[in-house]
Amino acid sequence: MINREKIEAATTLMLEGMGEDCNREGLVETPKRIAKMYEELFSGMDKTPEKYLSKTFKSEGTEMVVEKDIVFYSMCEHHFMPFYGKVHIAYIPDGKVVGLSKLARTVEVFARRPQIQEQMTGQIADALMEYLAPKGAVVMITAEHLCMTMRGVKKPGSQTVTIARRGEFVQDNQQLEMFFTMVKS
Ligand SMILES: Nc1nc2c(ncn2[C@@H]2O[C@H](COP(=O)(O)OP(=O)(O)OP(=O)(O)O)[C@@H](O)[C@H]2O)c(=O)[nH]1
Ligand SMILES: [Zn+2]
Repeated sequence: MINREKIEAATTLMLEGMGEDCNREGLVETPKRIAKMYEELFSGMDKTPEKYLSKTFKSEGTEMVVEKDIVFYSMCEHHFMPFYGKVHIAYIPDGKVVGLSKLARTVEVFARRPQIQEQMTGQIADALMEYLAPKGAVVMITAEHLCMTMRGVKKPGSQTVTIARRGEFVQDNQQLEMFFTMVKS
């Protein structure tokens, strides 16, 4: 649970550290705004995917479900700068499927935390395996990290691509190729 008072106090201290006048009009409410915003940006910290992935529906005969281009915004835990992009998810159902919106909600659970991209990719794949028990799952994320583009090495346009395969996707290159084709289409 986010402690708004602590975030407000820390923001005031940071502004003072920057040499700002915390009492000037534009900044008076900034600590409060940032605390409120952090509550939203890190709302995944007190959520688990169980809530979204434990309700399933019986379904036979589908080879693969792909939910692609799920836009996300997360915060890099190293610099506290945004990274954002798209998540592509596929799974091979084993007799049950999940509501489509729940895949995007699962992305939100893990994106709305201090994160690194690799961990987020694996967490989504592991959650699918745990709650949906499919024959296989794969998660691919493409993202831009502002800590790479706006500061530091400053490489605008650079994209980080991560992938996590589980179950049949580990051995079966044909399934993986099908996933890549569907993501590209
Ligand atoms: N693996 C991984 N690294 C990340 C992610 N987000 C940011 N980073 C990296 O975290 C690293 C932190 O490196 P440090 O050397 O501790 O920090 P720094 O001196 O600010 O590094 P620079 O960004 O190179 O200026 C940087 O290389 C970032 O590019 C992520 O999602 N995954
Ligand atoms: Zn960073």
